[in-house]
Amino acid sequence: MEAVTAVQLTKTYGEVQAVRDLTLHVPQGGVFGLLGAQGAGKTTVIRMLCGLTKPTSGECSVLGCSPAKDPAAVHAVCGVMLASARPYAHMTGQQNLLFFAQAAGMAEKAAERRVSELMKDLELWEERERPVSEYSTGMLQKLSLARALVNYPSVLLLDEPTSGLDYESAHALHALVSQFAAREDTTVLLGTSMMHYAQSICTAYGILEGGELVASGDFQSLREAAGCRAHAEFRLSGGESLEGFRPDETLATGLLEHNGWWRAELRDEEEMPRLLRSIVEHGYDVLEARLVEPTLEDVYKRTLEQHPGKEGTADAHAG
Ligand SMILES: Nc1ncnc2c1ncn2[C@@H]1O[C@H](COP(=O)(O)OP(=O)(O)OP(=O)(O)O)[C@@H](O)[C@H]1O
Repeated sequence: MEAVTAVQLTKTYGEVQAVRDLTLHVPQGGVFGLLGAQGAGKTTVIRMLCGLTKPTSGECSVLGCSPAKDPAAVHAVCGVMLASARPYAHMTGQQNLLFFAQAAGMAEKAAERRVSELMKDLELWEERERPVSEYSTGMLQKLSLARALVNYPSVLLLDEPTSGLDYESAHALHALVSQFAAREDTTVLLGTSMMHYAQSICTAYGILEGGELVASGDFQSLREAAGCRAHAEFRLSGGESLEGFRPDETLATGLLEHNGWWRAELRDEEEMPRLLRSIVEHGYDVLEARLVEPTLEDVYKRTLEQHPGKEGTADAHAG
């Protein structure tokens, strides 16, 4: 059974089509990145999956359970972390988690054990008796993740879990998500515009733009579909120029300079040694040479460029 399924899922708010005709199949296991810039429709998809918003048309399910028809069944198997969810500020972190664990139907002792375990793993243990109103943004995000994980969900839906966090904290939180997913055999659907973090933890992706799914698959298949090749980069001794150097057919594009590096797209990365040899044979002194593989952000941008009219909104973050 698939972890998440959507078939022709559509959500309209007045004139705005937040999600259009989305068909998505996420298998169990791994971390699926639902990528998109601001307003692409990620939150709306997640809200429909957890039953907070009803689709205008089409269907979706989580482990075969329909949030529209049987929200209780979805809540039993699914944990959700949404930016809009707020803990009770006057209660401590521990009290909040115990409250949500028991609201999810856990017995008192089991809830206590799970809350202690999560607070320790997420490094919130020292803060357990502080009221949540005193928590920092990072602590609140961890508490929110702990809440989503409290009843051992089989599927975890996360909407921009690191928004508002600095680089180190965001990196640490993504690493925790990845560890929990592997350790507890949880499938994660991560809605994000942070390509750098997504690339470090996701096993497959769906690219959402203007509410439509424009591509999906693992990194390699998205990269191939987008035609993203590796780049060769060279820095020459004494700041020498490679302008006009046209070796042979190894390059897909001309060499361009950026911050002292001469850069061009290779037709095939296996061409790198031949290109390097050719530059040296033409008498240039190569100080440094490197092969740069495309990142998820490169693939994402190229994918949007291939969908006319959509590239103007490709302002996702590198992380
Ligand atoms: N309750 C609502 N009423 C009206 N329009 C809405 C509502 N919720 C979302 N939208 C619109 O639907 C579109 C998709 O929004 P959504 O929040 O799903 O995008 P997102 O990819 O999650 O963006 P962000 O990263 O900014 O959260 C946007 O144009 C947004 O303005």
